[in-house]
Amino acid sequence: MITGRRMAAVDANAAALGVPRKQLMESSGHAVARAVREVADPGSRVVIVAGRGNNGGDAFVTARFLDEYHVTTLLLGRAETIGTEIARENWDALEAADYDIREVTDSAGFELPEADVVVDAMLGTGISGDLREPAATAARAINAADATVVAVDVPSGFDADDGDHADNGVEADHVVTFHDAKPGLEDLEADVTVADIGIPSAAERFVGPGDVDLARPTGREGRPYVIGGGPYTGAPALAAAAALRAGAELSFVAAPEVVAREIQGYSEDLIVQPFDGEHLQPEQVEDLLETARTYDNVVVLGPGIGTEEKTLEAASRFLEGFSGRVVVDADALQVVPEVETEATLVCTPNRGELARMGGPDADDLRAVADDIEAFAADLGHVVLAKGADDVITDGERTRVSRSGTVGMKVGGTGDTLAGIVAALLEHAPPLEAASAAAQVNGLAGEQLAAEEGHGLLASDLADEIPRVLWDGGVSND
Ligand SMILES: NC(=O)C1=CN([C@@H]2O[C@H](COP(=O)(O)OP(=O)(O)OC[C@H]3O[C@@H](n4cnc5c(N)ncnc54)[C@H](O)[C@@H]3O)[C@@H](O)[C@H]2O)[C@H](O)CC1
Ligand SMILES: [K+]
Repeated sequence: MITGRRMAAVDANAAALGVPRKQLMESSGHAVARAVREVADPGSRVVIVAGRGNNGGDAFVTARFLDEYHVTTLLLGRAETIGTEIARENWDALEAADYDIREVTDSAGFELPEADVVVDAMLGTGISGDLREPAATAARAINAADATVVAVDVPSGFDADDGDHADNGVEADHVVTFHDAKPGLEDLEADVTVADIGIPSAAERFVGPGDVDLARPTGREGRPYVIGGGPYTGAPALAAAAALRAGAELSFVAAPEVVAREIQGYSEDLIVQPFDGEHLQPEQVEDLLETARTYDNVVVLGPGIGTEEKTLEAASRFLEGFSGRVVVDADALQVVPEVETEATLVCTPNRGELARMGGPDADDLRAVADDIEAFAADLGHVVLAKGADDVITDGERTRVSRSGTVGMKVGGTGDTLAGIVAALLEHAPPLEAASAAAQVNGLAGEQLAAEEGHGLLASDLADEIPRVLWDGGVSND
């Protein structure tokens, strides 16, 4: 089962792996042609009703595989308004090859030619809202026609993210959906075929540019609240700085007063709020909870807090009292298995921290990805296990991020990762935020290593993040 939103990421990942969308379109179109063959004999009249996106593009391919049929292809709009290059190329090929193609320029005049089979290729996963004209008129004509309706990917009007079908949507007899089932398709009257279109499973397993596309901030938002510092001062500053570089608007650090000035000294961009004492203690938890609840911050709990008994007790109390979103890192991780919390956690353990939490103890995390998945299922939270390859899992779905470089073993890269997760968690679901953050952190390290080899510093990593997040991670067609 896969949503339309995730499907867009998966085909971007496939393109990055060397399987371009046009190749996928060829496979999609051929799969639809096979479905037409199953419902109608050669010589039958097939009318394709195509939209201006890739859904239509798929059907322009279908036309080429039905030469023994009488195929008419209607485009809802003028050819120059076709929205994607690969759909346009397939339309142009039909024109050059003298296929029977027609542009429908006004919906009022829409006439559906006599057909034994109608191929519904108006809208697929690119839909937004109920059908607009001319698709609405066309859908009415298709539903009224005495023809077998074969829908491309989904019946036009069906939303592959939430399973809703528009009231004025197409009622299909058959649906040929691509790569994987879509939520809600099974509830429709139609019989559904899932067509394999040659997307490598790696496009789902490995984090790629499509995952970064899903979690990339569209604006400047989020005010992560880093609760850290104590024996260490660099970690909270690195996390807070990285959050800003990953799109946060403001970045706060709540730290013991004895190190607050030092942390502020690292960067004028951070807003450091001291609390009494030398370590995080239970008596500070109420105030921290009050602030975190008031501003609904994404919290980063743990960078540099140390392992004092009282500090770990305070970390537990905070999690017990909070129901928002928390990135738990470093020494705070060890309290998670015992704590009851309503908060949404993203845990970011390295190998040792994962083992200490009760997860598998292995150098190659990818080799024990299934065990990490089971551990996350048991823990009830997203786990981003950091290694040469990172394993990101919510206990059901598991992805591997292969980005990164050996130079990133330097201290502090986990702190920047925690900050990136916090910034992306502002507006992306936990698994998506964690997957994209792992990928972006690694790509930033690769970018840095190109200049600094194995000598890169975590403090330089943050500065690489914008280039990776806003252009390097862009899905390449
Ligand atoms: N995911 C894959 O592996 C592949 C998917 N393919 C096909 O691509 C479509 C998705 O194509 P996309 O260009 O993103 O959008 P659509 O063609 O579905 O629709 C966009 C088109 O429709 C217009 N539009 C949007 N909402 C409405 C509305 N409510 N009423 C009327 N018109 C609407 C919008 O303006 C655009 O013009 C996917 O379903 C597959 O069929 C690839 O070809 C192969 C790989
Ligand atoms: K469709």
